[in-house]
Amino acid sequence: MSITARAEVIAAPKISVTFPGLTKQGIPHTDLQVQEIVTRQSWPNNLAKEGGCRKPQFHPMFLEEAYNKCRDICAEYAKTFYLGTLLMTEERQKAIWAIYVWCRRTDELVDGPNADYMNSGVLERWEERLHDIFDGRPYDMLDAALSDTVFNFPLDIKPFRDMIEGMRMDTRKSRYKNFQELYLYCYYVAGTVGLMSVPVMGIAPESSVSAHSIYNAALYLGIGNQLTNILRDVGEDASRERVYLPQDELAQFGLCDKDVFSRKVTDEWREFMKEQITRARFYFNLAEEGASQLDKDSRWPVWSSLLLYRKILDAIEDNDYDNLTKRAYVGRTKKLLMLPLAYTRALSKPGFSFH
Ligand SMILES: CC(C)=CCC/C(C)=C/CC/C(C)=C/CC/C(C)=C/[C@@H]1[C@@H](COP(=O)(O)OP(=O)(O)O)[C@]1(C)CC/C=C(\C)CC/C=C(\C)CCC=C(C)C
Ligand SMILES: Nc1ncnc2c1ncn2[C@@H]1O[C@H](COP(=O)(O)OP(=O)(O)OP(=O)(O)O)[C@@H](O)[C@H]1O
Ligand SMILES: [Mn+2]
Repeated sequence: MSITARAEVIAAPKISVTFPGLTKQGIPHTDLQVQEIVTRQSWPNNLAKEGGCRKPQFHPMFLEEAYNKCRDICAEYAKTFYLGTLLMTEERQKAIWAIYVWCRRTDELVDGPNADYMNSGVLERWEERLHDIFDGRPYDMLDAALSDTVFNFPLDIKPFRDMIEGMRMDTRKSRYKNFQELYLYCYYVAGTVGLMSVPVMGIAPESSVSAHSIYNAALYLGIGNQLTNILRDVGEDASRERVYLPQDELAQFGLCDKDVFSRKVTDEWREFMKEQITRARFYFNLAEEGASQLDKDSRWPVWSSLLLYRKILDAIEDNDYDNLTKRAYVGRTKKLLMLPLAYTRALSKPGFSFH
């Protein structure tokens, strides 16, 4: 059965929305883009090389220092994820650290301490720098690590540009009319991470499913993570006057922004949250199938990310759906127990259940 067909079966949404990216009624833009990227990945070279650029020749010690800096940032911001990367081959872990740092810096432009200085010029300049990275002309040391990475792996610039587009969207918009709008935002800021990661993590040689479906699964893991991140942070985002929830679905449960800002956990809120959690789990389930298709050395960090983020949904339930005054947290013990489980999952061979 194809992943698309299965998604339609599972969806049976109580909320009357489609799951874009999977169906023609959705956002074909996103799906087309996956198609385009997969096609490019199958070329022997990436776009930068095709444009005639040669691999930049950095001094090996400079590169080592650049990657070490990326490693340190990754270890500081995402400890568990960093542990997961340690099981990857050296080339892959360096590449993932460099991508992580670029994503983190992009996110910090809008979320970080200098966010007050954010304007369209800042993002334009950041995008120019991105092109320079892909052309082998990095601006600083952290950019140099990514520049080296894009010449070592068949990375496409499109998901990187799309992430910047997501930051633009975030600066312009603080409400989402429906799930379709929210899905696009989630694709931009997190689905893109999945698309960036697959060429580095590699597909298992024994996998017989299409590359297209694996890229889709990676995109869905990003969507699941971002939806979870949003549900965990509703209260925190409300303090910044932001509501990353579909307005039409709030209304279906008799809710509106005022209820979010009042921070009262009512039965309506609980019912609404149950539906949102179901949807996030739906995307995690889709991603699971792809995680087993990755190269065996890359599966552990992916399973860790999937299981950790999924646990945050359980923690929201354990808080009786109070994500307005509390931040769902997965305790250290639970988190550590999850690592061997992720490892066991990572040992499972690619299945042949979808194409
Ligand atoms: C192996 C692995 C997990 C690789 C991904 C590493 C990577 C490059 C991560 C970058 C993450 C990042 C900094 C993104 C910027 C935008 C952002 C902040 C998105 C949110 C991440 C959570 O971060 P955090 O909780 O720290 O955010 P705040 O503190 O609230 O700012 C997101 C929720 C997105 C995370 C999305 C992913 C990690 C995508 C995972 C998908 C894959 C790795 C593909 C796996 C492949 C298959 C086939 C399933
Ligand atoms: N125990 C947790 N409960 C809820 N969310 C978490 C937890 N641990 C991490 N996260 C979220 O997942 C993201 C990445 O996870 P990771 O475990 O790699 O980071 P971390 O450095 O271990 O996080 P933390 O410093 O919060 O323990 C974090 O940035 C955070 O937003
Ligand atoms: Mn953020």
